[in-house]
Amino acid sequence: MNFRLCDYNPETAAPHSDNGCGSHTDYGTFTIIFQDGTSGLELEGANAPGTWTPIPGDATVILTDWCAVVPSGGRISTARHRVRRVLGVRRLSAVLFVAPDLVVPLKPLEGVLPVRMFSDMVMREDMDVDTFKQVMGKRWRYREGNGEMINGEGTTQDGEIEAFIWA
Ligand SMILES: O=C(O)CCC(=O)C(=O)O
Ligand SMILES: [Fe+2]
Repeated sequence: MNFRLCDYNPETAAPHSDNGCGSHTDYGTFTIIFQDGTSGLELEGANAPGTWTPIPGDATVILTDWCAVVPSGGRISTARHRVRRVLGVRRLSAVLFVAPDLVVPLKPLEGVLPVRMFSDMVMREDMDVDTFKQVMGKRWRYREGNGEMINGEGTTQDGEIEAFIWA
């Protein structure tokens, strides 16, 4: 379990950017987001990529993540989300990431027949949570607006993550 306090402070990096936290999915089982009443969090429609729904700033939100998708055999999907910033407005959030231990293999639960084929690595039980978490963590600073992309890297890691998980 990890607990992160986020301060979207207008005084810090890139004060003119409206990107608080770029579009992403979280690696763990589920994420609970406690907000300070300031809006900015947005959820992508599960069946409508590119459609973003703003979440009221006083809502507490539970999102499902990759370490739920794989054990469920693909029955649970990831909740893609992002944070928009309003110029000059500070926003605080407290985020609880719940995930399996790092050594746990990321695979469908015993007796669960996947509804979609997973990669060989997943099916061979060759991918543990730690390996997957590292893949997902690579571009975190960029998404937070605190890092530059290295030439040639895309702004999202979607392709790389999908290739790790799905056949
Ligand atoms: O600050 C928020 O509301 C969400 C932050 C987030 O998505 C994350 O840290 O993974
Ligand atoms: Fe997140």
